[in-house]
Amino acid sequence: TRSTRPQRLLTHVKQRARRGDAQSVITTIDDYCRAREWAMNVGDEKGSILDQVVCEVSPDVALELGTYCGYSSVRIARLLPPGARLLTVEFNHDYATIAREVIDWAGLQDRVQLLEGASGDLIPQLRQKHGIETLDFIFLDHWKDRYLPDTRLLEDCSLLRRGTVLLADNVICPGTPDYLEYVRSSPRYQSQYFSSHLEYTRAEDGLEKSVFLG
Ligand SMILES: CNc1ncnc2c1ncn2[C@@H]1O[C@H](/C=C/CNC(=O)c2cc(-c3ccc(F)cc3)cc(O)c2O)[C@H](F)[C@H]1O
Ligand SMILES: [Mg+2]
Repeated sequence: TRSTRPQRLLTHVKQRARRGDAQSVITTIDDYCRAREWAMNVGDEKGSILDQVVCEVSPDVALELGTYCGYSSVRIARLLPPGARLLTVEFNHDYATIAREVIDWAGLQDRVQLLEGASGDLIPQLRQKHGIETLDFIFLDHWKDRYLPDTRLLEDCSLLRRGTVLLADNVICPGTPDYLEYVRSSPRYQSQYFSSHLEYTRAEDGLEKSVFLG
């Protein structure tokens, strides 16, 4: 049977990126997705905004919802301080398998813990099963209609603390209207929009950064 797009992306990474070199994995994926096959990675333009926010927050504990092929896991993990860790959640087994290999190829397996399962099931387990007290940084990039319910779940599980930063991809395209309305109108968040473009295209998209005020 024909290979899948993520499988072809992983093959390309193994053929073209230097093992242990996270930047070469990032560049290889971006070049492939721009030139050969589009894929829903956060990409280079929005990725550099993600980089800026991660550097600014310098999280000890980061959570990513929606690993897909691991592109943003690599972007985030390469910037983490020693001893810090990224937990990334993915419920599609085939994507999780590809992502583990991409993360390993980038040499970041010691900083990234890929949790295979649904965010709605895993978020309530973070404290007692994964020893998480509170989260410093969350990157939302999974199904767009799940950003709001999962944010509410993170609140209800007391996983947010004053200053926790949530960064949401695709708030314009495909769009996350209910989430945007919530974080922009709630007194418990201070939100800021970063205008950019949909990965590898000229279409408008952007990231919403929301700081939990406690
Ligand atoms: C619901 N709970 C989940 N738990 C664990 N893993 C999950 C969960 N939900 C999804 N996943 C996992 O997270 C990923 C889902 C990513 C979804 N992303 C997008 O749809 C998305 C779409 C576009 C896009 C824009 C324009 C256009 F013309 C076509 C596409 C651009 C983007 O940057 C995106 O991120 C993965 F696939 C799924 O298994
Ligand atoms: Mg996205």
